[in-house]
Amino acid sequence: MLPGWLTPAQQTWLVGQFRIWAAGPVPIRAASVHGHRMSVQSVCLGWHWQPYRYSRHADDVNGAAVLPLPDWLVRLGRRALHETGHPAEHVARYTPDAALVNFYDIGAHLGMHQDHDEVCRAPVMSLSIGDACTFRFGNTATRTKPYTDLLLRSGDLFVFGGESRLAYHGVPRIHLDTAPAGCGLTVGRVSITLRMTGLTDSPEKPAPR
Ligand SMILES: O=C(O)CCC(=O)C(=O)O
Ligand SMILES: [Fe+2]
Repeated sequence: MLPGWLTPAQQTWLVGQFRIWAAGPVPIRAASVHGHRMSVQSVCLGWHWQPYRYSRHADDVNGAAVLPLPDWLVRLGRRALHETGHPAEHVARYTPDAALVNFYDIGAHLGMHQDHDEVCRAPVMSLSIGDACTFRFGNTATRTKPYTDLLLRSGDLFVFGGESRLAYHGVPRIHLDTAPAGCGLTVGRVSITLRMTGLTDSPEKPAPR
C-alpha cells in the first residue's frame, strides 16, 4: 500500500476520465449477482466484467463493445508495480488489459470475494479517489477472519499479488464527508482496479448455415 500515491491533480484528472467512461458506450451500471443488484456501480475498460466472466461486449447491459484500456493506464500500472518493489522483469511483463472502475455511493459496499476470473495471476491494483473506505483484506482460504481492515483514502494505491493474489477482500463501508477538497469528487468513492486477465479473443465462430 502506498498512501497518497496520486497527486490531487492526478486524482481530479482521473475523476474526469471516469465521468467520460461512465457515459458509455456501455454506461455505468450496478451488476446483478444471483439476482441481487450490487450496491457498487461499475464500468469496464478493455474487458467487460459481468459476474463471473469477462467478455468484449457488455451482453448484460446493452451489448455494446467495451472501451479500450488506454496505454497510459498500462504505464501507470507498471510504475505502480515498480514503486511497490516488484522486480524489473515483472514490471516489464506487466501489461494490464482490463480495468474495473467502481463507484461507491454513500452506503455502497462490496462483499468479500476473490478476484479469480483472470487466467493470469499477475498482481491486481486498486487506486482510490474521493471518500475514504474501509478495505478488508483477508486470507486465501475463507471469506472470514483473519483479515486486516485498512483505511484507503483518496490517492492511495493498494497492490496485491504473489501469495496474496487470491486473498478474499471487500469494502465494508465508505466514510461520509472524507473526500479531500480538490480530488474531483465531493461524495462517494471511485476505485480503478487494474488487472492482467491473460485472456485472448477466441476466433469468431462460423455463422450457422
Ligand atoms: O474498490 C476497491 O478498491 C476494490 C474493488 C474490488 O475488489 C474489485 O473490483 O474486484
Ligand atoms: Fe476484487
